[in-house]
Amino acid sequence: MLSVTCIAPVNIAVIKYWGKRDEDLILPLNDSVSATLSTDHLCTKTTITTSDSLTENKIVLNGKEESFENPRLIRCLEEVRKKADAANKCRKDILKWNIKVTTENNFPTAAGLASSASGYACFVYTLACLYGIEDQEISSIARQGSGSACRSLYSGFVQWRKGELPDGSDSIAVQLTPADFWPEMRIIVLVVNDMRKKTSSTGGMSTSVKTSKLLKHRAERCVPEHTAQLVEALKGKDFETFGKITMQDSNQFHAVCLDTFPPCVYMNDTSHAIVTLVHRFNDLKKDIRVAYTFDAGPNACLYLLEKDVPEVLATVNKVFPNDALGSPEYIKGIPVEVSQLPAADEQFCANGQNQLKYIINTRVGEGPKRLA
Ligand SMILES: Nc1ncnc2c1ncn2[C@@H]1O[C@H](COP(=O)(O)OP(=O)(O)OP(=O)(O)O)[C@@H](O)[C@H]1O
Ligand SMILES: C[C@@](O)(CCOP(=O)(O)OP(=O)(O)O)CC(=O)O
Repeated sequence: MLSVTCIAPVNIAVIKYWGKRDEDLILPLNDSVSATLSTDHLCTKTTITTSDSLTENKIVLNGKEESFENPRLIRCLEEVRKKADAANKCRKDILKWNIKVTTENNFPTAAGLASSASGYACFVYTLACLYGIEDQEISSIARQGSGSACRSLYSGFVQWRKGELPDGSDSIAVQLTPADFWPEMRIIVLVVNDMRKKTSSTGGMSTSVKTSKLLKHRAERCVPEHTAQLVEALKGKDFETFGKITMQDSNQFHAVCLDTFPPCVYMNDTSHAIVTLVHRFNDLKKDIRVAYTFDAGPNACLYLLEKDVPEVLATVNKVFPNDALGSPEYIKGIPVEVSQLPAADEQFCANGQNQLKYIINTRVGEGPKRLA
């Protein structure tokens, strides 16, 4: 019997992936860029056991057995085995044994917090460790579990290059900067709703490709421009440009969602109140100090620098007062002393009680890791 346990991170895109040119191989219409978030606060943990006595493949997700008859899981398993077979790093008979997967996310699953990204990255990385090929290029395999999963295989800021080849072998993730390149960078996740979302990313983007003319223009013209500007801003640690492109790209992605027929509405009134808060805060500072981005759900991810965290959190707490403020369960992640936060500017006023479920205060982090 062999058993391996690994953890893998979540990633949050600043240039969004939305739309496939090949649904089967999960090949995107455009490049995307994300930050890998610290596994200290958000991660998937997966154990894979293999033995010749297992009579079938099994997967237990968050304590509940799920069907292994999932084409994405099966494809990832087959592709890792194919690569391991070619690399000759593992006994051939072991590659034929069934596997048992036990996996847990320490954050809500299928709620628009990128669980499919950390989940499939962890699945593929753990399998690669089991078969001795973790040092090889495996992002093109994780991509076939969930597109965004390919970016979770690297630390720091990561680009998923869309590639050109029909077989998808050049549609891979590459690291843009290591995790400690911009150590002051922080990510604050404002969780508005952690329930399972109604329209999955897979379904939503498929309808967008079929019906949105804006998506075509975005993929061909806007994303290449956004990506080039964002990569330059990252290299030069130019937060103002980084923040502006991040917000514009998120807004354009949600504009494509509304241009989809029938429309995909992911942001809600609280999300829009967060957008207003961020623009007011930046106006007050006469500078871009904080940027929002929204995935396929109402939750906001704020990118900002460490020096601005106290004032931004104070403003968030003023606009979104919460009965749980002060409890460690409300602001998770990097500890914050709520009583030490400065007073928010007087122009901000309360938007409504308990509109946020909780907040995660985190940073850019490392890629997947094998646990001892
Ligand atoms: N730990 C895991 N191991 C294997 N598969 C997982 C794991 N976690 C999530 N998944 C798969 O990902 C699916 C959820 O993906 P979905 O894209 O709907 O939500 P999300 O990733 O949380 O949101 P988004 O992609 O919009 O950020 C789950 O139903 C499951 O099939
Ligand atoms: C809005 C997004 O989070 C969409 C993520 O979509 P998925 O990677 O979950 O979709 P599939 O490839 O169909 O599994 C943007 C992003 O992460 O780039």
